[in-house]
Amino acid sequence: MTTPAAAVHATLDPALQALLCRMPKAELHIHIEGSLEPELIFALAQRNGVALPYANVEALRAAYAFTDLQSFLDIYYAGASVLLHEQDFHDMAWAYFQRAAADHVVHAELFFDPQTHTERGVAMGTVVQGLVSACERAQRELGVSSALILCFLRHLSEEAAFETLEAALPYRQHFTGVGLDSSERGHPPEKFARVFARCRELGLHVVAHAGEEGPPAYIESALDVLKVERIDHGVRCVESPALVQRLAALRMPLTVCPLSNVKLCVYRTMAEHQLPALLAAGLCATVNSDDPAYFGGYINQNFVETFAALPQLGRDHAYTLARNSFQASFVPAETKQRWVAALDAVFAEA
Ligand code: HPA
Ligand SMILES: [Zn+2]
Repeated sequence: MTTPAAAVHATLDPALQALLCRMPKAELHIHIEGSLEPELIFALAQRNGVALPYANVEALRAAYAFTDLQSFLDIYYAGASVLLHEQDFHDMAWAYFQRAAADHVVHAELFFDPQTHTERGVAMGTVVQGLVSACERAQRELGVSSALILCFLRHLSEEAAFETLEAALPYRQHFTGVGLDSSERGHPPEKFARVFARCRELGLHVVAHAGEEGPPAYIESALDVLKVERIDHGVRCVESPALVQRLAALRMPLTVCPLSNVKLCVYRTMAEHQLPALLAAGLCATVNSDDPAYFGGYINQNFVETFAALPQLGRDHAYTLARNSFQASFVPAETKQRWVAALDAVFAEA
């Protein structure tokens, strides 16, 4: 295992940094394919005889200079091409869980993108069973609980999403909800109105990426048309004060990913990130890693770099963000209460 914990930050108060790292938290926005580190990509490429268009780990890492979401997605899908067998999916997720446990993540809700794999001829069961066995191992060996959220790729058709749902139904008990990811601009939530309606009928939780690169109107249609229970990213809501008010009144969770936003040029610098404004408006914001292998760090790195760049964020915000992560998770109320009590205990002694 390499670099599981956040690097010590030179300018952040050490006591606050220690608290951010040690506090129990849930991660609600992590694309498991985005946790595939370059070293593992190369190891799996070799194991599976897959040719990569990069000479070595360093050359691959050097390509991680993104200008927008699409420039990232092109490389992210190329990286996922090394995943062929159940063991590959297991190894990828297990590596993530070890890092998450080191960051005091007690619960993670993992996005996975089956179409990225089924389009290459990998069976749905291979993907799901590989991930499920890693989730079970994480509970057993690390005490980390988890759930899977199947994401539809929004640049593909509604028909393809329906086919994916159909292929996934034999594994219905293994995923708790569905999401919507990939290229946002030009692919508004309403494109998937019918497939999300079907998913709701099936009793699945529903979430969607909206307002990362797309306009506030996409957040509104995710709420009104898809009837989502969380908005992934959602940071562009700040452009519409009425929408901010609505999200606050609903206590609609936003799964914010600060390092991702900077790496994909949603913000020029972390100091410009709107997390403080979201919290000040009373929104149920959470901090998450999105695609940690590509964006420069896991969840604690996100907390540390965000708090270091935004000195108006302090101990109370840390507590609120961790509590929000539990409240926004898809687990029974008693479990949330137990986690919040553990969080309270950490803050009481810090
Ligand atoms: O940040 C993201 N946005 C949209 N789609 C994605 N798929 C992986 N990461 C992302
Ligand atoms: Zn995402």
